[in-house]
Amino acid sequence: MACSKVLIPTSSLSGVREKRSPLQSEGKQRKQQQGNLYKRRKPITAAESQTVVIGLAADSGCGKSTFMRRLTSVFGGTTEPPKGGNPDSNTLIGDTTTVICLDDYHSLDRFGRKENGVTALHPTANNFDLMYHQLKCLKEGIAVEKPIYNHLTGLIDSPERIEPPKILIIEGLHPLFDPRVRKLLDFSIYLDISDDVKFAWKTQRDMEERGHSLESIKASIAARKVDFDAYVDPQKEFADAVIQVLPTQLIPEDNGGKILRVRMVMKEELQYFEPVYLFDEGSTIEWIPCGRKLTCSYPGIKFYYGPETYFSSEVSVLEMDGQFDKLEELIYVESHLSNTSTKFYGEVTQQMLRHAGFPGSNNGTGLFQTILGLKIRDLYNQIQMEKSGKAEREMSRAYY
Ligand SMILES: Nc1ncnc2c1ncn2[C@@H]1O[C@H](COP(=O)(O)OP(=O)(O)OP(=O)(O)O)[C@@H](O)[C@H]1O
Ligand SMILES: O=C(CO)[C@H](O)[C@H](O)COP(=O)(O)O
Repeated sequence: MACSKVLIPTSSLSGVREKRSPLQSEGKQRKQQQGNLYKRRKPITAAESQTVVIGLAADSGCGKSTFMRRLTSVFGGTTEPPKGGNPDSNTLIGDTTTVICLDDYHSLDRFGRKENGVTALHPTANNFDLMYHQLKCLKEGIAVEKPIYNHLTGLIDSPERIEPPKILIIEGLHPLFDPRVRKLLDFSIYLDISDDVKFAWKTQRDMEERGHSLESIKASIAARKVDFDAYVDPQKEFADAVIQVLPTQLIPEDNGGKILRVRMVMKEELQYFEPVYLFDEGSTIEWIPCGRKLTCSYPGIKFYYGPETYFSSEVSVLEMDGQFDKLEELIYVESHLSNTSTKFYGEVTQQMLRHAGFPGSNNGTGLFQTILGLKIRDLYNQIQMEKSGKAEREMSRAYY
């Protein structure tokens, strides 16, 4: 398992302050400056160059790609498959982010799985040792040669080179399955889509876009269910944030998957993440914002916020049931939310309007995905600030 070492140019250390005694003579100062310059050329250590790693877990067809588009757009620019590489690559590269799909760590290809009678969700169909080793390399600033699972052919293609990015996002079925991989994550998200909604999304996509029959979609969901319950669903316990997507409670007995009740479960006491709150932190609040400032048609919109326990963790939950009629009026809701990690007033609304055409833009799925994108940007900035403070301290120790 070869990795090639990547050295981070020392120019990234610009801004290091130099301490100088007022009693030093000019000659001494010059000598010391030359010495400092020499020291500054030393490559920074692996710990300082560490990539921030984010995990996004969900079953197939549960909105990971849509979430990725919202998340990566927070960092600006576009993301594209590696230039000149395999056209069937699952990787997306931007200036700040690289998204890799954990399907690339399938150890059994489509034919191998059929022969062995296992689904792609089963651990025996995945190479967790390689996943761990390569993610560890990337986190430490070392490039890797990652395999590619080709969804068109069902085969494992020859590997592609992945350079360590500033932010690495690993998305797929199992980012939280292996405890060694979990430890490498700086933040993790689980998309928990209820069976009814998953069925509605999957049938819409697979029938309209892929020409599958209703029967074959039902059979595929049923065939995966046992392994989903055993190996994918339990990961939500370990996630720092969970987005739960449920049928609405505003219309009794509705399970059509059109109007959604979406809950964002946010762990308390994380080092770089402060949960978003509505009105008053720690209180329990129900809010119907419909009226003069927010247009709502039937069945309306209802928010809930409050503390809860999720598995054995203390969490805050923000919930939205219903959908927006006029997306620009979201600013009214945004102005009642705090800790959203925006850089300016109205940034959540701006982001939502920018991607108004993405699925879920008129409901809590889009809203909470957007907020988590902004929170991840903030987490990244906090980690950078801490690292540059540490590097500065190490530098000044090296001078004296
Ligand atoms: N928030 C949403 N609201 C409504 N539909 C959605 C939402 N998110 C995703 N969908 C629909 O679900 C389908 C799957 O979405 P997406 O491709 O983002 O999922 P995925 O997890 O990346 O799937 P896969 O792993 O199979 O590639 C799409 O057809 C999309 O329109
Ligand atoms: O659960 C999945 C994650 O995307 C896929 O079904 C799995 O990767 C196998 O892919 P394919 O069905 O193309 O062989």
